[in-house]
Amino acid sequence: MKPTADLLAFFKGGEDQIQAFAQILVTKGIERGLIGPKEGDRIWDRHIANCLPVTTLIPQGVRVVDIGSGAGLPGIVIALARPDLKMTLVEPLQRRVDFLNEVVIELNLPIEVIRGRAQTVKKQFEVVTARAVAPLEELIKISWHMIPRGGALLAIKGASAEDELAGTSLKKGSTAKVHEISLPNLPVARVVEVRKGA
Ligand SMILES: C[S@@+](CC[C@H](N)C(=O)[O-])C[C@H]1O[C@@H](n2cnc3c(N)ncnc32)[C@H](O)[C@@H]1O
Repeated sequence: MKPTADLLAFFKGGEDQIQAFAQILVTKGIERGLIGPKEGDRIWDRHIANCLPVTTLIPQGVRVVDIGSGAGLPGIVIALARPDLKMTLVEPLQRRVDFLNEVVIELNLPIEVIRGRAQTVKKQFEVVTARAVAPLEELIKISWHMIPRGGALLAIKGASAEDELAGTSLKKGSTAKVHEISLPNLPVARVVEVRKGA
């Protein structure tokens, strides 16, 4: 499957790299079981497109960590769409870490890859992202120590984002909201922002 011009327009200067990443996902990613065999045809519209709306919520030049990055979603996509960011990927499973390191080398990306669970990471990042890693309350628990005051967790969620947020206990002093983001010719996406009080 080929990307639409609208999708490629999010990767100004990085068009070749995002296409190379998509190609790696549908070849090595599927061969190694990191992406389901049926996902090959949907890599652009279902996966890469789903990782883009969150980029509109991230301030310029900040440190971002993507926890549970798996095959690099959304972390690699964010890094390619927003080369101004300092991106780190956190992933506990060695074979996924090996894949991420290969992608980083092959595409020559300035991305740090940390093997481990989010709970064990000692650094801080203004923004934590996550997609399909855990329920919101669990995401807050495992990432809160990484977020400085004023920083935020941005969790890419589906249609039930509002319900999930309503059923989540927030940490004292934090605020949360659901962003419904409509980018040109992309499906509406929902991102839950949980911000640590300044
Ligand atoms: C369903 S996959 C989603 C991968 C990717 N984010 C995506 O959207 O395709 C969940 C990932 O979270 C990772 N994971 C699970 N628990 C974690 C934790 N405590 N800290 C960091 N990553 C974790 C798993 O190893 C796995 O790669």
